[in-house]
Amino acid sequence: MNTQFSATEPDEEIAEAPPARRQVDLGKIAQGVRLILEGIGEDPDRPGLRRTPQRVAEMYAELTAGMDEDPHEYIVPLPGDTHDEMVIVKDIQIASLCEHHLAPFVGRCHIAYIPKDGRIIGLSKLARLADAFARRLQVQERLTSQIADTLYEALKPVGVMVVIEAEHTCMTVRGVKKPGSLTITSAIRGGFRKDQRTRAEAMALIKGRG
Ligand SMILES: Nc1nc2c(ncn2[C@@H]2O[C@H](COP(=O)(O)OP(=O)(O)OP(=O)(O)O)[C@@H](O)[C@H]2O)c(=O)[nH]1
Ligand SMILES: [Zn+2]
Repeated sequence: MNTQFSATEPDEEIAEAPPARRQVDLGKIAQGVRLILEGIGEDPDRPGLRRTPQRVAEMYAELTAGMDEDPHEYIVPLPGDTHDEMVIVKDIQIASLCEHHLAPFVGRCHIAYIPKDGRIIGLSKLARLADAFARRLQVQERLTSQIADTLYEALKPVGVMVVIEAEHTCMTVRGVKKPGSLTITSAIRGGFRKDQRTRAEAMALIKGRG
């Protein structure tokens, strides 16, 4: 992984890191998982658990695969096609990992933008952008801002709005144990900030009342 950061907080470096020249050390993760199994009083060598460290290592590699992507690569305007009014892709399923507990949080991401000078991108790229930032160790607020900032900076649209609704398993199955609680975060950039009516229109479309 790239470690060229100096001005950021150490705990921001992981999620902010540009695409990876990282090497996932599956063996190291597996060793750790074996220790966890021993720590909870299990026998890591019993048949049902024998492959668990390896499986969990592969799972963490998969759940952090966004670290290997450069989300900016997805923000390339479609040649020849133009549109000047609001575009929304809603209900993008996301799965991320809470960086405090390494517990999954899962939910839906909604992305709205208003193109400038007709510049639009492929719809699937919005979902790829969300995934690239979700598949890292995250907090939901940062995930939301990173998606909005990257789209706003790279496409230079009139405005961007990102809303994420997610359930954090660190809150539902452990700790405070509040099943069904939903965390909703938003990040609003550019024209959506100034224009309350457009923001309300986007929100209504996201909620399905458009
Ligand atoms: N703001 C924010 N907090 C989060 C997110 N994911 C997890 N957390 C919170 O991070 C906090 C970590 O708090 P700590 O007190 O250090 O950890 P803890 O003792 O396990 O806390 P409890 O979860 O209350 O048992 C908890 O309040 C979590 O709910 C997130 O995406 N955003
Ligand atoms: Zn957590």
